[in-house]
Amino acid sequence: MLRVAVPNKGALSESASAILAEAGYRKRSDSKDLTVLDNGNDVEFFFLRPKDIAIYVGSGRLDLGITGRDLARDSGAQVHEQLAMGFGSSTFRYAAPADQEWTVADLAGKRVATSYPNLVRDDLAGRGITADIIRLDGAVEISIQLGVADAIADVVGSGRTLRQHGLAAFGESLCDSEAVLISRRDAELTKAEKQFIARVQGVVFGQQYVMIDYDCPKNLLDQASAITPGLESPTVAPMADPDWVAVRAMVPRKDHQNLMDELSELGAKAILATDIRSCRF
Ligand SMILES: Nc1ncnc2c1ncn2[C@@H]1O[C@H](COP(=O)(O)OP(=O)(O)OP(=O)(O)O)[C@@H](O)[C@H]1O
Ligand SMILES: O=P(O)(O)OC[C@H]1O[C@H](OP(=O)(O)OP(=O)(O)O)[C@H](O)[C@@H]1O
Ligand SMILES: [Mg+2]
Repeated sequence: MLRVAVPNKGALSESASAILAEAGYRKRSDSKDLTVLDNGNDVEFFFLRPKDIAIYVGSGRLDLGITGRDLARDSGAQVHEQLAMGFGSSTFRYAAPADQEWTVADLAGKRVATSYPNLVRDDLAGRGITADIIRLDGAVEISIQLGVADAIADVVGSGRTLRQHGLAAFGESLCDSEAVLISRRDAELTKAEKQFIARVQGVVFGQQYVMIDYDCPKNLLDQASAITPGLESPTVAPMADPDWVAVRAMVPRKDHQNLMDELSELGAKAILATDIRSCRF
């Protein structure tokens, strides 16, 4: 039976569970459950702290897991990223009080609070900077005003938490993160693991595209196909009126409203966009 780790709470938990449900796997009935046995798919899910997931997968105790790229990197576990899942994106930044200009070099000899000590240690070591790393479990943005640190290194989503505490990010991102599906590094994937990854990938890719259908005057088909080239090429079907064709193509979700405007301006009619729930390429 395949053993898969899923975040039990926090920023990644809800979307991870929603994707697995869409991929046809059994949901947990209670948010306190730590395991779910999905006999129909021969998978057991383990609901764990996102920070711990790479450790379980890297040690080979669990086969696959969903966690944040930043958490996986900080853990130092021997894991390989099989799939970027398109949610939970964040950057990992140094920050300090906004009333002063900081550069990364200014961190030398300072106290830097973080919940990701290995990520920070590696980054500073790579720059030849020695600083005192203060390891905290969370709410790191408050540590400067409480006097335990001079600067911080933390996850930035919207940037709201930094602003609320009068902090400004500086230096480049140490890690551009999102939720990732991981396996053990250097382990060859089993058939069951490959199938699980393909199913999850089918949902993730499906969410990144929409299907566009429209009616197109035959003489405009080349121009319309250039707007919606599809993955291979658009599907073109005859219509009862010999001067028109029905066209169908997948387009990136983020572009689809613009593309619909372009098709409309060109002269296409009955332009429809529909969600893709799952796919295999
Ligand atoms: N806006 C955000 N705020 C916090 N984490 C985010 C955000 N967006 C994405 N993430 C990602 O979520 C993951 C952190 O998850 P979570 O906050 O659940 O863990 P944690 O902070 O270790 O746990 P806890 O908050 O329960 O102590 C990281 O990969 C982080 O990059
Ligand atoms: O840029 P923002 O959108 O404001 O989000 C970033 C904040 O969210 C996370 O905290 P979380 O809620 O996980 O609490 P924690 O600090 O206790 O981990 C992260 O550690 C930052 O504090
Ligand atoms: Mg957190």
